[in-house]
Parts: sequence; C-alpha cells; structure tokens
Amino acid sequence: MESGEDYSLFETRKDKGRHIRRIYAISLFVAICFIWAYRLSHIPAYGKWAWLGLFAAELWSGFYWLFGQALRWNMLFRKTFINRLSERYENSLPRVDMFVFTADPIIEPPMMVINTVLSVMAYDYPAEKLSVYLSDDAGSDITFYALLEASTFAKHWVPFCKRFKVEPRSPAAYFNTLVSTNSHDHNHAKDLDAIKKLYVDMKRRIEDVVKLGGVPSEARSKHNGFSQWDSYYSRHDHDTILQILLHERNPHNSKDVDGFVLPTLVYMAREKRPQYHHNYKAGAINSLLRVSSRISNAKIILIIDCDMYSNHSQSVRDALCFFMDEEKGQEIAFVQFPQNFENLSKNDLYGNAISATVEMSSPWFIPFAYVILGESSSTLIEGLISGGTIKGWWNDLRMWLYIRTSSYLFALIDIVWKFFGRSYSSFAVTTKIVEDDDVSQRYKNEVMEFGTSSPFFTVLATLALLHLFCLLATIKELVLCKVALTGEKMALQVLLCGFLVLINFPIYQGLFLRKDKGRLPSSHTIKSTTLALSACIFFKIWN
Ligand SMILES: O=c1ccn([C@@H]2O[C@H](COP(=O)(O)OP(=O)(O)O[C@H]3O[C@H](CO)[C@@H](O)[C@H](O)[C@H]3O)[C@@H](O)[C@H]2O)c(=O)[nH]1
Ligand SMILES: [Mn+2]
Repeated sequence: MESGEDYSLFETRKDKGRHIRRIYAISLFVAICFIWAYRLSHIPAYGKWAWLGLFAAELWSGFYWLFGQALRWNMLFRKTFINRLSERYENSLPRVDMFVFTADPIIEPPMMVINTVLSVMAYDYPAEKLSVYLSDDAGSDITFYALLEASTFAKHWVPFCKRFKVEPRSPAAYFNTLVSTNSHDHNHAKDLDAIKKLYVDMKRRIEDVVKLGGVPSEARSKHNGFSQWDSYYSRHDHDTILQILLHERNPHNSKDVDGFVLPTLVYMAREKRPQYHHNYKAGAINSLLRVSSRISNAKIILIIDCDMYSNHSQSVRDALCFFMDEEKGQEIAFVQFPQNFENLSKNDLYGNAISATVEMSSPWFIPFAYVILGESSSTLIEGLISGGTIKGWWNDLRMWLYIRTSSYLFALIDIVWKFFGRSYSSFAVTTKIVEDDDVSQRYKNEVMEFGTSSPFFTVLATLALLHLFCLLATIKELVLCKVALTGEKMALQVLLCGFLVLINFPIYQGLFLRKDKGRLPSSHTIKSTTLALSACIFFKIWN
C-alpha cells in the first residue's frame, strides 16, 4: 500500500509563527510577574486590604491568562482531503446517524431546531446512508409539529441545495447571507423566490402554533403521530414517543420533489418518570443510541445541539477523512468541530484586567502598560486576521468584562451553595437568542442584544450605573476643586472611570435610549437604578 503525504486523508500542520508567539507569551508572563512583584513589595499601611484584594484579582487574572496559553502554545492545523476520500470510498461510504437535541420549545424555538435539522439533512452525502434523529426532552407536540413541517419542506430544500450548491444549508442562515448578494442566474432567482415563499409560509404556520401554545385539532387530525400525546401527563411523566417521519421503506413519503430518497427522519421523546433522573443531554444520547441501533445502526454518529446548525455541507466528509484514514484512522474515535457563535462574538474571550493604580511616572507602570496594551493589541490582531472588525473587537472586550462580572459571579454563588449541599442553579438549558429579522439586522450592525429578562442583566446594569455615578462624582469634585488630588492620580481616576463608562455604553443605551425589542426590559431599568442609587446613598451616609 502507498503511504505518506500524497495518500493520507488528512494532514496535521504546526503553526508557522509559533516561535514568535511563544517569545511574546513569555514576555507577557514576565510583565505579569512584575505586576505581582509590585503589589507585594508596595503594600501600603493604609488601605492594605483593598490593595491585597487587587493583588488577588491580578493573581487570578494572571493564572487565567496562563491557562489560556495552553491552547495557544502548540497550535495545530488540520487539513482534510475529501477528494481522496471520494476517489477511494465513494461507493462504500459508511452510514451516518445524526442526533439533534432539544429540551424546551420556548427557550429553544422550534424554528431554530428545524433549521438545524434541515442543515444536516441537506449534507452532501448519499441520502440513503443518512438518518436524522431529533431528541425532544420537552416531549412537546409543538416541536413534533414543526418537525412534520420540516419533513415536507425538506422535499424542496434538499434538492434546491444540491442544484445550486447552497452554503450554509440552514435555510435561515442561507437567506440571511443573501441580503447583499443579487443573483444573476435567472433559474436560481426563480427557484429562490419559490423556496423562500415556502419557507416563509412554513415559518408563519409554526410560529402561529407556538403563539397558540398548542397544535390546533385540524392540524392534529392530519397526522396520527399526535395520538401518542393522548397518554401524555407532563414533560416529566410520559411514555416514549417515537415517530418515524421519513423512511425509505415508506416509498410514498420518503422522496424529494425530484424523486430522490431523503435521509431518514425520526422524532423521539424518551420515556420520563418523576422518580428517575433523566440526566439531561447525556441521558438523551443514551436513549437515542438504543433507538437508532434498531432503525439505522450507523457506526458513525454526529451529535449536534439544536442551537448549532452545521455551516458546511461537507462536514460529514471532513470527519470521515479522520476516521477512514488507512494509517491513523484506527487511533481516532472522536472528531470535534470548532464552534462559531454568531450571536456572541467570533473569538473566545480572554485577556487581563489589571487596575492601573500605579503612577505613570514610576517604572512599575511599564509592566502594567505592556500587559494591557500587549494583550489588547494581540486580541485585536487575532480578530482582524480571522475576519473580524475593530468594532467587533471592542465589543468582545465588553463581553469579556460583562461575562466576568455577571456569569462568573453567579457561578461562584452556585458553587458556594452547592458546597453547602444546595443547588441554586435554575439554568438547566441555556437561554437562546431567537433569530428573527430584527435580531439579525441588529447582529449585522453589531448592536448588542438583551431583550430577555435575566438576573445577569440586573447585576450588569447596576454595576454600569455605579461606574457612571462614580465618573460624575469625580468630575464634580474636579470642577468644584473640593479635593486636592495630585494631577496624576486624578487623571488616572478619570481615565479608569471613563474607560469603564465607555465599555458600559451599550448598557446605558439598552437601559435608557433604545426603543427596539433588543433593549433591556424596563423592569431592569427600575431595579438597577434603585439598587445603584441606594448603594450610593449608603456609602455617602457610611463615610
Ligand atoms: O435535559 C436536557 C438539557 C439540555 N439538552 C440539550 O443539550 C444541549 C446543550 O444545552 P444548552 O443549554 O444549549 O447548553 P450550552 O451551555 O449551550 O452547551 C454547552 O455545554 C453543554 C454541556 O454542559 C454541552 O453539551 C454543549 O455541547 C455545549 O455547547 C441543547 O441542545 C439542549 O437542548 C437536552 O437534550 N436535555
Ligand atoms: Mn447551546
């Protein structure tokens, strides 16, 4: 057998710039050590505890940064050769089962779920070898209704994707990319209009059912699958609900409009009883493994959350390049695709928060400045290289600060609670941002999305208002010349507060200025203003 470079189905390359990257990382680490040394060698007599608090924060940020380097120290890039795969194996490709998970028709809207389902049904792969299973942990007939609609829409969508080599194959994501590009191809434009109309009609029907909170009896009577809900007691207490919507053994209802067979499509809500723990997604995977083994029994399984559509039609083939590589395939059991978050930020967020309370003229200022400037410019460059914008980078910086002051705080509270044997966490499923046209418009304009009500936002908004009050108070003192601060300290305070206010700007906008649906709910405006004002009054009296 041939072997080597020109034969393998994938190759692994090292990062070319790794030496520069490492030297840079080391220099940043040295600067961080200097910051720690400064904190330890300059402990003041007055305000000792605040100083040590800062040291603790910097120690944590420093270690956090250090752990992050583990991902960057030895970066590897992998490339697959799908042409070689199809040259050798096109006629003997293995079956692939695809598991999609959903758990709540409100938090995870059925439209989002079926867009994910459709994106994997339309993979560029022999359809008779593909099966899609939707696990619904809410056991919701609304989700089942949406999947039924999707099975009909797939008959048009899958051939459309193949005809025009559509990318990405989630209909919502694809239609979003079209806003700017005008099609010159007459056939394409005509078919596009038709498919869009089908999609919009389906979307309206599904959203009507969601608004209604149940499937109307007319729609129910069209499919006997709904009868499985007759014995349904609650989402925590029901029999197994299993419906095969598309299967090649049912020739009347398994082909697309061009007459080609579609992937198998199955809906499942596993049996649930209050006395047995369901074990979340892991429990659902377990049940689907058993069910799928009786229906399609593929040895390759792709697992995807309902909020993560597949953004490339070749993804299955990419994964197979690893599994089927003659030399190294035997050692590979698991392939992880990178995740891109569209409604958050393009990069993972990392960095450093170091309060620059050291005086600018002191040599100790250098490591502070180096770490802050060095880290922010490298994240900026990294962002720009991977196709981001300056505004996006600035938003990332914001998100990073927001996440650390809200979700980390809640995670800490949760851990403390758990330590005392209680669980406080009510977040079994992460809240998803519902994609509609307004939302995607705001996303394109890089406007932050709040919309939903969450205790996270109260914390964020209260802190943001405190920063604002702090800046106003400092400016007031400056104007009234009440305090004789040295120019340098004052400048730093204004700089720091000003920076925080700038970072928090979208929150003030969300609280007071915006009118759209993505603004902060007015209950938050009232709550956080009250909290921030009472904190101010409290400190005023206390001092
Ligand atoms: O009882 C449950 C709870 C959740 N899910 C599904 O599990 C997936 C992940 O849940 P989500 O709330 O979206 O969690 P995230 O924080 O977004 O998920 C991250 O963290 C999870 C584990 O905590 C991983 O499973 C995910 O892949 C990873 O993206 C979703 O499809 C849910 O529908 C279930 O099927 N059953
Ligand atoms: Mn998720």
